[in-house]
Amino acid sequence: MVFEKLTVLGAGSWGTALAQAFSKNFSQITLWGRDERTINEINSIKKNSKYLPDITLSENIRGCTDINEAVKDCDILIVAVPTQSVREVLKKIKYDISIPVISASKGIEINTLKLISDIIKEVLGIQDDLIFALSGPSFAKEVALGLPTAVTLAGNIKIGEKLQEKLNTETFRLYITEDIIGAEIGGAVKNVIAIATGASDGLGLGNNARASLITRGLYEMTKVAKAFGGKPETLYGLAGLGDLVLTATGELSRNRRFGILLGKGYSVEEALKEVGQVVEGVKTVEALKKIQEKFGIELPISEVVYQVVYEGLSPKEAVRILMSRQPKKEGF
Ligand SMILES: NC(=O)c1ccc[n+]([C@@H]2O[C@H](COP(=O)([O-])OP(=O)(O)OC[C@H]3O[C@@H](n4cnc5c(N)ncnc54)[C@H](O)[C@@H]3O)[C@@H](O)[C@H]2O)c1
Ligand SMILES: O=P(O)(O)OC[C@H](O)CO
Repeated sequence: MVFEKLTVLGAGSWGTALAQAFSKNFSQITLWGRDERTINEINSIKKNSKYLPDITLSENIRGCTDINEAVKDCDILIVAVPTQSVREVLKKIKYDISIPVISASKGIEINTLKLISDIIKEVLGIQDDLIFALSGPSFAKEVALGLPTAVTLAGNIKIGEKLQEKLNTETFRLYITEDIIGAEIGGAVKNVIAIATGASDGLGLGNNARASLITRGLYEMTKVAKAFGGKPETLYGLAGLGDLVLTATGELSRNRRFGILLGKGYSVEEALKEVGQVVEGVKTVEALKKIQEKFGIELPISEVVYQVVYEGLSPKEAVRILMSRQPKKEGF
């Protein structure tokens, strides 16, 4: 396999940051986006001012609004659009794809409870060993600025090692695992826990509360991964604990910021408007509500986040509910 041309689907914060991060390793990078203004700006002045205003993009990044032109001759395809749009975007592709496809999005499809790797397989019909997930603690802005970042690349090890060799840079380091389910569940569920820690901080509940939510949140992530057939140990790595710590505590997180605003008394609509970018946890928590029922598992933090976001429960009351649950043994 020769990897010369990379295409990234999604010209928001993450797709643009990944294109920039990998730009030294490829002769050509195509960044597909649906918004003509953004793509024109990328092509004319090498800027994406809406999503990454501080970054000047590399010369070899070419914006494109025609998805079929964008994927036509590429050797690696990265998917970085919001999760609930992945199916709709991939369906636009008319060509047969038989190259590695890497999901960089984080979430679970609400209607089907499918992971992005499942959607890629279903829509593009490609073989399992060409499907990968890239997940881990990685704020787009820091990646685009070239600050040191380590992530998980999950999928077939043999092909994964070739991708790892091609994609590693001096500032972006990939670790491989075979557990694509664990990696995808980690990246999806941590967003919901970050909303919870944000709300706790917005309410001013302190450091103890935040640490407890992170730890019990990790337990919930592990439960969901197990239910889907993932390995618990993946959740203790970059795609689990690593990303959870980052998102639940880092000021750049949209999910955490959304939670903080809820804690401060903003409505869901006001908080979403204020953040102004995708807040994946808002959708993922809807999937988690269904997952609790489908698999008969209890996810208390996700449950109260669901009730706050969709049923008007106040964050303060959510805390009371969590603290007054039946006494429990601690355990993973
Ligand atoms: N930003 C980060 O730091 C980061 C890091 C890792 C993973 N991710 C994940 O990457 C995914 C994308 O997030 P983002 O940060 O780029 O979001 P964003 O809000 O910055 O940008 C979203 C982009 O998706 C486009 N989009 C929305 N709906 C679309 C549709 N139906 N068809 C085509 N394009 C559509 C928008 O035009 C925009 O360009 C999410 O799953 C997110 O969790 C983000
Ligand atoms: O800004 P967030 O909350 O979507 O988090 C971005 C990344 O997933 C962090 O790894």
